[in-house]
Amino acid sequence: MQNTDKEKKIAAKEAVQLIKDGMIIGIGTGSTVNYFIEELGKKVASGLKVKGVSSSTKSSDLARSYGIEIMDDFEGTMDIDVDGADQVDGNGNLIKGGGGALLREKIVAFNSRRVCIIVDREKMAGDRFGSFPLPVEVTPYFASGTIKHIEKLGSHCKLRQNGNFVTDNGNLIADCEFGKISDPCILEKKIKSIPGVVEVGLFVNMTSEIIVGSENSAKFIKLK
Ligand SMILES: O=C(CO)[C@H](O)[C@H](O)COP(=O)(O)O
Repeated sequence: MQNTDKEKKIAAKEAVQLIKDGMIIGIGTGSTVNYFIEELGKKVASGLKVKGVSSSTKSSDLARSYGIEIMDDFEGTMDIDVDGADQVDGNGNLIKGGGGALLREKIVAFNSRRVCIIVDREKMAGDRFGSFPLPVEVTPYFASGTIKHIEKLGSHCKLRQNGNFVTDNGNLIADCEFGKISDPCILEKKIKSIPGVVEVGLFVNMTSEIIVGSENSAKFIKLK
């Protein structure tokens, strides 16, 4: 197992300790969350009663394969959302969408009382925040035109897999290189104001806590 995988697994195991009987859990997407689902599945097999709302068909399928009940819709607020991230800045803001699930991930996070982000150390980007190309979900209709407007904000964008990557919502992902992002709040608003943009992979002020896995332990960073 590679070091980063080991760190992801350690962070995921710590997050499972936060899950209590009767909770409704938001479940993110990605390789770190897959470890979380696996660990949660073990607890469910030994009697823990929880329900989940998942951010992708991949996570739903995996969760169900471990016997975790997944709801497609839910009127209330989830107790906790557990998700990964592509990069984290010094204030806990995130770049997400490397797996293409950013729209549902943002809906799940927005509807959760607590957002717990599980990452390996490499994701803690600090001043490098933005070196991971920012994923933006765009409608297939007029995608090239939409991208031109995102580029006017100072980026270079490429449609993921030349436009062959289709999200669970039937949209496309533009991966946009902005370089260093120092004001994610303003950038998120500017990109979101472009018609054709469905959602932006910047998660600003949404994180409650970050669990960073390292060699043999996990570090908790509490934000709210
Ligand atoms: O935003 C995401 C998916 O849309 C993931 O959380 C992000 O890409 C991190 O993935 P991984 O845990 O595989 O490193």
